[in-house]
Amino acid sequence: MMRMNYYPPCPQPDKVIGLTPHSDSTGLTILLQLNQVEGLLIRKNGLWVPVNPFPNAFIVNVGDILEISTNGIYKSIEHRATVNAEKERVSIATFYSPNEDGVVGPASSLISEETPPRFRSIGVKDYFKGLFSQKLDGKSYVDVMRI
Ligand SMILES: O=C(O)CCC(=O)C(=O)O
Ligand SMILES: [Fe+2]
Repeated sequence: MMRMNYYPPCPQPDKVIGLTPHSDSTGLTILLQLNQVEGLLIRKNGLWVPVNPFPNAFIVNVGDILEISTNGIYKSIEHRATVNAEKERVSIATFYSPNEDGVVGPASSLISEETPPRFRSIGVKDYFKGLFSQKLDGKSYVDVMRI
C-alpha cells in the first residue's frame, strides 16, 4: 500500500495539525520526504525529535505488525508531521503488510515458557477491521492487541 501526503503551506503552522501522532499499523514503512522540506517528527524518550530530510534517502519505520510479530523485541515508532509556513511538503509512504489471509501475532519461534506471547493473534482482515474502527491515536492499537 502506498500513500502520498501533501501538506500545503500554512502561515500559522502551529495552529494546524499536519498528521496526528500515530505509529504505522503495518509491518515496515519506507518513507520518502520527496521535496526535502522538514516536518517529520518521531517520539523518542517522550520528546519529539525532527528527522531531517536527506536527498534521495529513505526512512525505514518499524510498524505495529513488526512489534507484534517480534513479540515486542522491535518497537513501532510513534511519529507525526507538521506543516511549513512557506513551503508545501510532499511525502510518499510505502507500507508493507502480511497477506490478507495471513495472521498477525507473535512468531511461534519466539514463544517459549520463559517468553510467553505478549500479543494476541488474529487474522489480518480482522486486524485491519479493528484498526479502522478506532481513532488514530498514538500507539493505542498496539495496546488493544496486548495481552
Ligand atoms: O509525512 C510524513 O513524513 C509522515 C507520513 C506518515 O507518517 C504516514 O503516511 O503514515
Ligand atoms: Fe506514519
